Amino acid sequence: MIELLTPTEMQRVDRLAIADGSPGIALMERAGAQVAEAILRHFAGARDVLVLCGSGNNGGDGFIAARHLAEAGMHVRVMSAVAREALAGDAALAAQAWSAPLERLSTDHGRPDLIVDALLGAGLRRDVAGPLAAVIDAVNTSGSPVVAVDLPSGIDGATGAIRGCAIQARQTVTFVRCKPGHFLLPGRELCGERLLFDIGISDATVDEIGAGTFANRPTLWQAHWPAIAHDRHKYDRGHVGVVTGGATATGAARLAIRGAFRTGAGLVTALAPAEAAFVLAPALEGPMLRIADTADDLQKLVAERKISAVVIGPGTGVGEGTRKNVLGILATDAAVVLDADALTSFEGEASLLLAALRQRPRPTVLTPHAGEFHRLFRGLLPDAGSKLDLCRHAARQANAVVLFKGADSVVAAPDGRASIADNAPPWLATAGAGDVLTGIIAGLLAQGMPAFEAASAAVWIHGKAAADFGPGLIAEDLPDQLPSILRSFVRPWRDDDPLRVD
Ligand SMILES: NC(=O)C1=CN([C@@H]2O[C@H](COP(=O)(O)OP(=O)(O)OC[C@H]3O[C@@H](n4cnc5c(N)ncnc54)[C@H](OP(=O)(O)O)[C@@H]3O)[C@@H](O)[C@H]2O)[C@@H](O)CC1
Ligand SMILES: Nc1ncnc2c1ncn2[C@@H]1O[C@H](COP(=O)(O)OP(=O)(O)O)[C@@H](O)[C@H]1O
Ligand SMILES: [K+]
Repeated sequence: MIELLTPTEMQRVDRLAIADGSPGIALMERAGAQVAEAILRHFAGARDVLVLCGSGNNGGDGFIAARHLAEAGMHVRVMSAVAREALAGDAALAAQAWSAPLERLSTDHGRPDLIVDALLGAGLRRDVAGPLAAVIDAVNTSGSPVVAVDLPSGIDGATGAIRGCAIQARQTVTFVRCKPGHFLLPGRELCGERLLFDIGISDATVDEIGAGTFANRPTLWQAHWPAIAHDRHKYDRGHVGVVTGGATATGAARLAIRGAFRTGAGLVTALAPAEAAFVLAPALEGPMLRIADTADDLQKLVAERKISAVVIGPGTGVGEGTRKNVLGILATDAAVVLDADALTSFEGEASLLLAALRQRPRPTVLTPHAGEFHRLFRGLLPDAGSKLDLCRHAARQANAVVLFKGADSVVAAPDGRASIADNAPPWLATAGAGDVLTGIIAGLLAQGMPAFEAASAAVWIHGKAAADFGPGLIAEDLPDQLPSILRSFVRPWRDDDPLRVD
């Protein structure tokens, strides 16, 4: 259940299910019944319930839920955006089964124990304005908790954007698969708690759509987790090289080094300018140190030391030196992670970077935060678009996996696949957290994990590490959280131990 379906894809799934013999009204009956079930479970103490129904099928779900709630003994009022005669199709059938009067939609809600928002769902087509916007404002200021059907009204299911104005829900009940708008901000925040229900549409029907957007969950990438065989030596577990800054700027690279080492790379080497050597040497124990003052030095070290993945950018400085080093590293056979200064150094000269990336056959991951993303891709992408759309465009343009960081980190691959994460707690936004992330990605790339899966896995693990640690986290804490998380992905290696006593 990890695919995320846009409203358009969801409509195609609905049509396929209907063509396969599940009538639309049967799907709507199940959807409305699930909404009522969720309310009876989570808001069991509610007595007065107000159901707001729109003019389409989202409203249809609302009529069905209203009937079940009334049958369960709640006092239910229904307000409808249109008169019964103006309803069509399945929504009209659903309204027929609600025999009590329909009130006209208004802002005069009183103070019910619960409001059910069935105004707009997947059919939102334009910005909400006028009387409907007034109703949404009244709901948001009423103080009553809101359960939204499918999506909080006003949230675009494809992008998570607020179209004019939107409902702030306590809980959102959705069906079949979540939508990108449930994961992307601000939509995710307005959903409140998200509940996903089956309404009898099979996985095979969803598979027919060939969705390319996924919730970032271990099931997305676990099958690609690097195996550790008994007979492996450290070189088989990959060698990560991290390019460092000068004497006063080595902290970021050290965070990346620790992230890579903890993720399971067999060797990690700091690739440092000579001036940083005496600062770095006492700060490294397991990781090694090699001096590289030029792009040539870096290229030679990557080849001689059999470095399988390189991180460049954290703390390396913005300018010509970093630009040359990046282009040098991109010409090697190593997998590459470009972050921070490695991206900003190409501001206004993105075509140089893109040209090098397009002819590169090896895995590359770019990890911009919003500022870096817009600086690098300014003028190269459509002016408008969701974080998901922009990230996909960027990955295609760059022929690289792009990780667009933030509270709703998106990873996109040049082939169109994308993942969206929702597990990062707000306290992960702390200086140096992104540096650790680059190390985790490189650690996985070095062990042979494909780039899209490695970047998605790293994002999820990074978010989980921060959530497990809790508030008060600083970037230095993240690497030490990794072992307990990684344990669940590493395949058992002592199953055949004949001396084991359980
Ligand atoms: N299909 C199925 O089998 C199943 C579907 N299910 C349910 O159906 C929902 C999708 O239903 P839907 O496609 O009818 O769209 P919906 O969200 O009700 O909105 C359309 C109406 O809103 C109106 N409208 C649009 N924008 C507006 C605006 N800004 N401001 C004001 N009005 C606006 C638009 O008016 P129009 O543009 O035509 O003027 C039209 O009347 C889905 O979310 C799920 O809950 C479940 O029952 C499971 C089975
Ligand atoms: N509001 C937020 N909630 C959760 N995670 C966030 C939030 N803002 C940023 N992050 C995450 O925090 C990390 C910050 O990385 P970055 O911006 O590169 O910082 P730095 O360069 O200091 O390491 C990224 O992994 C990003 O996804
Ligand atoms: K809704």
